[in-house]
Amino acid sequence: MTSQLNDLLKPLADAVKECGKNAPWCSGTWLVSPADLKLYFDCGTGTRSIQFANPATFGANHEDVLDETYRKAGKMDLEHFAINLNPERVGLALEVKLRLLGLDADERNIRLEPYKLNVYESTGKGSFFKAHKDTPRGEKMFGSLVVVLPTAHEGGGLLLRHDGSEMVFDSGKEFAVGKPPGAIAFVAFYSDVEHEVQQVVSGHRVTITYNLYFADEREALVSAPAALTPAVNQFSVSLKNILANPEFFSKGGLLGFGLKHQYPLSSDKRGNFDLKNLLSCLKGEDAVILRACKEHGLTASLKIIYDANDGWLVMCDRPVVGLSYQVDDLVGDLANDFGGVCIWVPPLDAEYYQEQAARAWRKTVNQFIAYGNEAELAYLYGQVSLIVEIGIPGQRQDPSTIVPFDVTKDLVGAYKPTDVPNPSDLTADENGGDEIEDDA
Ligand SMILES: O=C(O)CCC(=O)C(=O)O
Ligand SMILES: [Fe+2]
Repeated sequence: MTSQLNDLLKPLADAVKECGKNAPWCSGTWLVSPADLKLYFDCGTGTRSIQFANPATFGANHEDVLDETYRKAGKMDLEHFAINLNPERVGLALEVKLRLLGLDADERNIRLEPYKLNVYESTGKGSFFKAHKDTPRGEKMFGSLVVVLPTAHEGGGLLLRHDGSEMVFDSGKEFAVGKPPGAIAFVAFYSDVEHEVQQVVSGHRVTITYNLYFADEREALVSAPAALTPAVNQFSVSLKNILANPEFFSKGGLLGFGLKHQYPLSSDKRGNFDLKNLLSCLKGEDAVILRACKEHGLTASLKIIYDANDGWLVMCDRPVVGLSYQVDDLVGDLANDFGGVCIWVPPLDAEYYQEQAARAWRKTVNQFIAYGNEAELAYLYGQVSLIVEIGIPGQRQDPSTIVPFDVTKDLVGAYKPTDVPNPSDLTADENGGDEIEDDA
C-alpha cells in the first residue's frame, strides 16, 4: 500500500482495532428463583429430579444420585433431561446478548437452544474437557452459553482463548464466596473461541450448554435497543471522513477488511457455497464494519482471497470447490473459471504479467480448497474479506495498476485504480456490483 493511502486509512484501521477490543466472551453470576433450578432426568426406566438450590449442600445430598447416573456418561443429551430454568424468562439471554454482541446488539435478535448437560466430578483422576471449539449447528449459530449450576467444586475453571487473549472463569470460586441460593454462574462466547474445562479436584461441576443463534424477527425471543458504543461511532465517523476526502479513491476502488472471526459455511446440494448468506451472521467488529458501510450507502460483499502462491492474490466471489487436479496456472484458472480477479501481483512478477507472458504454476491446489463435501460445515480462516466498493459499482480495475494490500494479514487494505478504466472493462451492474466480470 502506498504510504499516502496508508496515512488516509490509518484512522479507519485504528477505529477497527478499537472495535476489536470488545471481548468475544462474557461471564458472571445470575440470580434465579430456586424453583428454576429443578432438574429432571431419565434414570433407568423412570425419571428423577434434583433441586440445585444451595451449593454447599449439593454434594452431600446428591453425590450418590450423580455418581450412579453420570459416572460413566459425564454428559446427557437434551432428550434425557429438562430443567425449569428458562434463560429468556429470567433475563439471562438478554444479558448475554447485550454483553456478547455489545457493538451491534440493538440490531440483533437471538435464540437459545438447550443442548447438553455435563457433569464433572473429582473422583478418580477428576473430570475435565479438553480444548475444543463447539461445532456450529448451521450458519446462524454464533456462540454458546454455559450455565453452571450451583454445586460446590474446586478446579473446573473454564479457560477461553481467542486471537491471542485468554481468560479463565472459575465457577467454583464464585460459588465459594457465599452466593445466595439460586445464584447460577454463566459464560457465553463466540463459536470461534477455543475453550477447555480444567480438572475438577473436589466436588461436582454441573453445566448446561445452550447453542446461541441469530434469529429473524419472528423467532426472536429477546430484543432490546442498546446505545451505540463509542467504538462503533468512531468507526462510522472515520469512514465518513475518509469518504469525504477528495484524495481518497477519486476514481473509485475497493476497500478490504479481513474478517476477524471464523464462520461456518454450508454448501447447497450441488456442493456450492454462497458467501452472501454469511453477511447476516457477522460477529463483533466484522458486523460493525458492515453496518457502518451500509449506513454510508456503500455496497459490501464477502469475497474470498486466495493466496495463489508466490504472493499472487486472487479475489473470488465464492470459495472454489472441485479443483483437486494439478493445475499449471492457478491464477489463470481462478480468473477464467471462477471469476477471480487478481488483486496483487508481486513486484518481481509484474513485468511478466503486464506482457501477458505465461508463467507456469505447477501446484497441487488441494491446499487452497478448505471446503469439502455437500452440506458439510467448514470454518473459513481469515481468507474471507469484507470488500467494500467505493465509486462505480462493478467497475473492473486494471490489475496491473492496483495498490497492493494484504487482506490475509492486515485488517484494512485498499484496491485502487490509478488509471481511468478502459470503458470496455466496465460492467453494467445495477444491483450494486456483487459480480466481478470474468476475464474474456
Ligand atoms: O461444561 C463446560 O463448562 C463447557 C462444556 C463444553 O465446552 C461443551 O459441552 O462443549
Ligand atoms: Fe464446548
